[in-house]
Amino acid sequence: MKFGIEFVPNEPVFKIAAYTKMAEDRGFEYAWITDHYNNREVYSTISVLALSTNKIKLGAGVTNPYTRSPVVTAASIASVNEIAGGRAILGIGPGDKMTFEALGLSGEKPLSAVKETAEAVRELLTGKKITYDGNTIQLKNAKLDFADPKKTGVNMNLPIYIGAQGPKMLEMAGAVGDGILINGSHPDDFKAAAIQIQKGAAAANRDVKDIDIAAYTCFSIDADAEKAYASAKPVTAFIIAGASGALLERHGISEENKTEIAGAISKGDFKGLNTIITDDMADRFAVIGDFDKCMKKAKELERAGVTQLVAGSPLGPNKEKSIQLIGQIISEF
Ligand SMILES: C[C@H](OP(=O)(O)OC[C@@H](O)[C@@H](O)[C@@H](O)Cn1c2nc(=O)[nH]c(=O)c-2cc2ccc(O)cc21)C(=O)N[C@@H](CCC(=O)N[C@@H](CCC(=O)O)C(=O)O)C(=O)O
Repeated sequence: MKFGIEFVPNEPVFKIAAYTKMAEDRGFEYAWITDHYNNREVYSTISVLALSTNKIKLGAGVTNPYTRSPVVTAASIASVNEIAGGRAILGIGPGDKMTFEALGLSGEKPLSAVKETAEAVRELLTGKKITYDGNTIQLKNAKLDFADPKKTGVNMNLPIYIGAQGPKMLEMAGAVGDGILINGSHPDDFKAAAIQIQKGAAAANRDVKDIDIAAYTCFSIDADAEKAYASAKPVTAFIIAGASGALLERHGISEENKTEIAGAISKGDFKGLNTIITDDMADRFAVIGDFDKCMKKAKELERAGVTQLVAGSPLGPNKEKSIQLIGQIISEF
């Protein structure tokens, strides 16, 4: 199993670059930068990371089909890929519906929009003139002049990963994605996802073994397990509050639990959340604990079919210490 790490660009980019270099030096193979309109811009951030590292792969994790046109997305990831010497990856998902309201975006037809953007970008990255006539995208003789590998010497046929959680999105991802970034931290989530992914891959005549199944986890590690739980629980609260009924049912969390947690969030009662959310609840939506506990969970996820574990926010009470501890897990995995 490979290891990745997620950074939210809500901190100065040079700080994220230092963390990413630390992660590269400790054996992480992927760094994923989230894309929300209210944080620093994802491609600018990845460009700086590209200049500060040598081998770690750098992904938009994940952008969406609504805040940029597919041609701008293709030009952005291709530009970053040239700077990174061919280490860029495009991750694309339907986007966070909550944030779209502020932008007056409807986020409609998410399945079609994500699938068509992935297909159109893949064609644009050939550097050829392309026409694409889809449900949500129309392009006519569009061409990325610089994407021709003969001009840049960089292979622009970069991997495209799909950020997915819902059953139809997972099925589509199985048909279209080189990898799938699944917001989940429990083996049961990946056993359920595998059924949808397999369905989509089979329909597209693909072998699931060729798809990188990435667990995009809420991760919190510290030598003091209690501190790790305290750091993770507020993040798991947001996950539970936004989770679908089917997901909560799979993890034995009632609608009452969800309402109580959402209530505590809206009151800003993060102290109360520490008791409302039990350790077992948190374990359902995050990889949490000391070295041994996190190593054990990582092995369980690998057995459930995960091929890349992405350590996501908060990483733990102290980011640098967490990167070192996960680096130890990587070296002993
Ligand atoms: C749209 C939604 O898909 P989903 O996979 O559950 O999306 C939830 C999240 O994955 C989505 O919000 C992501 O963008 C969240 N996300 C991020 N979102 C961000 O905005 N920024 C990020 O940086 C980010 C990172 C990220 C990393 C991993 C990951 O897994 C998700 C991440 C959904 O409801 N899907 C359903 C229904 C799909 C649907 O609407 N179908 C309609 C429409 C059909 C059509 O599209 O034409 C129909 O069938 O009629 C399903 O998959 O079954």
